[in-house]
Amino acid sequence: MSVDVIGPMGERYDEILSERALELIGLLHRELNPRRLELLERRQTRQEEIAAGGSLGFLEETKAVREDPSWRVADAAPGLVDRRVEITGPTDRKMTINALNSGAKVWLADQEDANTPTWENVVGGQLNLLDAISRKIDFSTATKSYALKPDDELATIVVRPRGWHLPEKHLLVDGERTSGSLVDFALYLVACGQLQLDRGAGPYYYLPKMESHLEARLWNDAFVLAQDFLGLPRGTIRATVLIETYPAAFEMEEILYELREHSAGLNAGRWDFMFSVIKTYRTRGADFQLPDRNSVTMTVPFMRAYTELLVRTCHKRGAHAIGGMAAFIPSKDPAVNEQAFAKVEADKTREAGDGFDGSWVAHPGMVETCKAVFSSVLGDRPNQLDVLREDVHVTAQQLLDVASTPGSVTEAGLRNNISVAIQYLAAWLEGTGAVGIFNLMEDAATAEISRSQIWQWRQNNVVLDTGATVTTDLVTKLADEEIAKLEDPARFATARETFLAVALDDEYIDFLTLPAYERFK
Ligand SMILES: CC(=O)SCCNC(=O)CCNC(=O)[C@H](O)C(C)(C)COP(=O)(O)OP(=O)(O)OC[C@H]1O[C@@H](n2cnc3c(N)ncnc32)[C@H](O)[C@@H]1OP(=O)(O)O
Ligand SMILES: O=CC(=O)O
Ligand SMILES: [Mg+2]
Repeated sequence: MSVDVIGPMGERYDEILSERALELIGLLHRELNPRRLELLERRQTRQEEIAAGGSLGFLEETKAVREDPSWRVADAAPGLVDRRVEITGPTDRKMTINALNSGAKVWLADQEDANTPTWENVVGGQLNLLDAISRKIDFSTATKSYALKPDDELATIVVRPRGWHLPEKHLLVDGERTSGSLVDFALYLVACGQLQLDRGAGPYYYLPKMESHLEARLWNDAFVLAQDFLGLPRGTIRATVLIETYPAAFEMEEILYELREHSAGLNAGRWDFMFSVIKTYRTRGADFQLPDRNSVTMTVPFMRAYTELLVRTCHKRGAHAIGGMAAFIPSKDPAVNEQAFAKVEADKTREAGDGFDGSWVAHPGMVETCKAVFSSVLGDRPNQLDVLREDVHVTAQQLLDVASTPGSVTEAGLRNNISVAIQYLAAWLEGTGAVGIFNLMEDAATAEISRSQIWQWRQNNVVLDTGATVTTDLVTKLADEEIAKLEDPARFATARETFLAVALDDEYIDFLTLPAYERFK
């Protein structure tokens, strides 16, 4: 019986991979990993039911939770009361400093969509967090030096561990691969939990890609076990759950309930949500087929139903509702730049008007835009939990209404999906989990949409605006043409191979990051 680090021990790794952290990982793995694996199996069973003609819907067995008016989530913890603008991004050293200094209220320190979970990123990212919280972080290039601003100007840190599906192969418990989620969670809690409490904040998390309230219960059990192990009072840990899978959209209230003493609200993770819609109903024909990715906006009926329900559900239970990511980033081209800011402003204006308490930006340059929009709606309130949205009544049918999404499937859209997926995979395999491509922020969630659309369009024999049918041959030919347009085409050989497998294999691969991860030692 042992806990073994089989990844290399870099400089100062012992500060993160401490005896206590490894002990906690051992405990969490032994107590919870069998259930994690069962819950992942359950995802498959539900998928098979849907493929056979079944449907998602609100659960009969949890009706009592939804109808019980008596429960609310915990009051917001220090640093999480006012969340009008949150910046997201990876935990490399420079971006850690830039994000904390950005003027945002919260920084989502990302070990999920914006991160490649190489061993160096997993442990190195934790070291950067530790140094930032200890106020011992600096960084310099030939031309610029980076240091943290005064404490009262820094964003509150909220760490997003990996999703339940991702393994960590450099850390074994009793010879078994561990869960990336539990590893990221435990390493941060042990290294930084008490330091955060001493600074008047706490160990806060964003929980990604869950598919059911039972998966939320598993997180809650991890929190309780870890708090007891470290002697922390229950409710010390706080977690905001991303509602970013199709099944979870039908279990929002139950997810809040499971985590209620640890809950810090819900976030509308629009990109993974769109990915999950495609993935969940991928074999169900035209009724569940989306048009070109860039034409699926937040105002199409099923997206609108999802965000309206999220605000209503949160505010009914006293929980923050946080908006999602508009993927536009600043550009050096003035016309593109102007458009990007206008689009972000419009997106945040809709969210603030709908009752969200704050929202996400991908880039420090967008912080002020989001902040200004929310501030104009919030006035002197720190949030708008008082906006109950009792006017919202979303039905399962509305959430499932993908068919009325306007738009078509075009060759330009197919080429865009191919190029984005290949360029993103190349960056990911090189250790960078978020990149700007064609003026948009791209990360694991947006790349999943691109490759899953191609998979679905080929399965459905979709005919493009040009009259051509989406086939393996066409996608392969266009992939080669798109790679030829890029600087240094040879750089994309491994990404091309990985892309063709995840986009075209008859068997749909659940996450593109799973085969990609296996390419690392
Ligand atoms: C679907 C979802 O889950 S969304 C959430 C997950 N995705 C993300 O978090 C993506 C976050 N964003 C990013 O990673 C970046 O903005 C990118 C990769 C898209 C673009 O980054 P860059 O190409 O470096 O942009 P750009 O050159 O304009 O950056 C200007 C400066 O801002 C910094 N910066 C840009 N984005 C961020 C960020 N999110 N956090 C901190 N610093 C940032 C850059 O490091 C750079 O710093 P410097 O001037 O000191 O060198
Ligand atoms: O994590 C956020 C998303 O949109 O996906
Ligand atoms: Mg996501």
